[in-house]
Amino acid sequence: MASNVSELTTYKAYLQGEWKKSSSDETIAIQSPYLRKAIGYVQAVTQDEVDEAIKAAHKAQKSWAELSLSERGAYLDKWADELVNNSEDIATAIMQEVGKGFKDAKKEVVRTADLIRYTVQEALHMHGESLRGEGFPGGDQKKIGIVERAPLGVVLAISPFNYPVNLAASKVAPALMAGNGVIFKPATQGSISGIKMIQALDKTGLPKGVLSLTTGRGSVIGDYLVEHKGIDMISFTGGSGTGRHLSKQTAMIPLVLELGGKDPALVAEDADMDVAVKSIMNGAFSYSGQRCTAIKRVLVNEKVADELVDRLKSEIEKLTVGSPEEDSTIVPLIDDKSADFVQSLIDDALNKKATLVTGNKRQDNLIYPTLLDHVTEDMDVAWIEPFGPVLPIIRVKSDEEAIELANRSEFGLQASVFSQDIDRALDVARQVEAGTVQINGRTERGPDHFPFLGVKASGMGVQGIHHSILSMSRERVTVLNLK
Ligand SMILES: NC(=O)C1=CN([C@@H]2O[C@H](COP(=O)(O)OP(=O)(O)OC[C@H]3O[C@@H](n4cnc5c(N)ncnc54)[C@H](OP(=O)(O)O)[C@@H]3O)[C@@H](O)[C@H]2O)C=CC1
Ligand SMILES: O=C(O)[C@H](O)COP(=O)(O)O
Repeated sequence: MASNVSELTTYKAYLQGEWKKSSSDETIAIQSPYLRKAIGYVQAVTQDEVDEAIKAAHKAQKSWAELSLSERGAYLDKWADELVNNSEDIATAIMQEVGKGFKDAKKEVVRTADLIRYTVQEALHMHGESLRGEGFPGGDQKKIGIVERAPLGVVLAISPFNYPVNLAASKVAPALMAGNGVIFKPATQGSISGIKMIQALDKTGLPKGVLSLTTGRGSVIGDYLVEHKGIDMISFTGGSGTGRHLSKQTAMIPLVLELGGKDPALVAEDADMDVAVKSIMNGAFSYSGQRCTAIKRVLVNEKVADELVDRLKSEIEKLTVGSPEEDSTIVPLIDDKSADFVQSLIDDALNKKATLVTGNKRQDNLIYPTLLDHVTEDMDVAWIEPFGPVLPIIRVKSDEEAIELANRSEFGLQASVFSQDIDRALDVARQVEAGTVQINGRTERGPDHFPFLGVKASGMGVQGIHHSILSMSRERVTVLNLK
């Protein structure tokens, strides 16, 4: 914690529609992963301020929910416009704060505006239903059920560092369209981008109190927020450890968790190698592998393993490594601790006799892309999510062995299956335990209107625009009993 800092911007928290300094008089320094210095400070919001924000959100939510969908949508459409108008500035914040390449950071902002606009349209086009009592034995025509959707109250949105704008808006937008108040807790490393995103929302004239942004360490205000009686639903994206902790802290409120992954690429001997190589490269190494949906292990049939490894090696050695300001694919990891962790997985595998094909070079938190072959089940890198640019190759003899290894993981976010025989690919895909299986393509969340979910330790509940609106609202059933 730091205080009385003058040179860098100290960002205020957005509480009850006002930009305020916290009464804690404490700020948190945000370190840039590649500039390796502080780039700004955010408020360490207190528990009393959290109480006030939640109280105000409940009050404001009532009149917010009384606005028509189109009226709510008009605020969100303006928000999307503001994001696009300020995309250079917001993308610069994302780049500096989480070390994402500038072009990708800008794409994140534009994707977010598209997501918000689609969320408005989706909400406008969602319909309730009516049911006739006579449809059930003993029922009659005079009983008519009207099923509408009602907001839940106040939604707590907690986002991770790696998509500080997009993964935050993918919670905030559906929550608002469903008529809820929102408390938004950004990842600490990601707070400045989150603040800039909310500055854009504030410019739309959003009614005061509907949304508050509470910056502060998850370890300090996280549990307090999660256990707060005023929170009616939590949408969380982050690590599986944090998600598991949250699920123990909450009681009797809906919870959507999007967590970590160890997405496998299953490569059959009849795969189109051009497609497999391109998809694996893109899936494993973009943003240095800091994507929940990154390909994090390759299960390749031994008949084509040498060819795949040679081709991956040559592509990896062409990857640009360096600064996000130059749009390098491989950029410094979010912090030194994360780089130490990735290094420990590489070291463990090499100590246990994995073959180093390329990589294993490091400068501070910049880990060069690393390909490990002949990875075996006793190595941590076969099972643990690195969130960094290291790719283990596990050679298998059959589809059955690949499926067995894929499913033995505690995770089940996504998987990719590569085969030119569509019947075979579909058969394998259906046996893999994952929220989504991509056939002949890289693992990825988008397009954002597709359902997005993880099974096992990768999550609970479903995101994706339509499902997020559903998860942030409930059925309201009114029954007409006619004379
Ligand atoms: N399935 C998916 O959709 C995605 C999953 N992820 C996963 O997220 C991880 C990386 O993101 P990362 O930000 O490091 O994840 P973390 O789990 O460390 O943090 C996620 C969020 O939770 C907050 N938090 C931490 N402790 C608590 C607590 N006790 N109560 C409430 N909130 C808390 C963090 O705040 P603070 O920063 O202040 O600690 C942050 O806002 C990876 O495992 C990745 O796979 C990432 C993106 C998408
Ligand atoms: O945070 C993540 O990693 C995302 O949810 C994955 O999004 P992407 O597949 O669009 O990168």
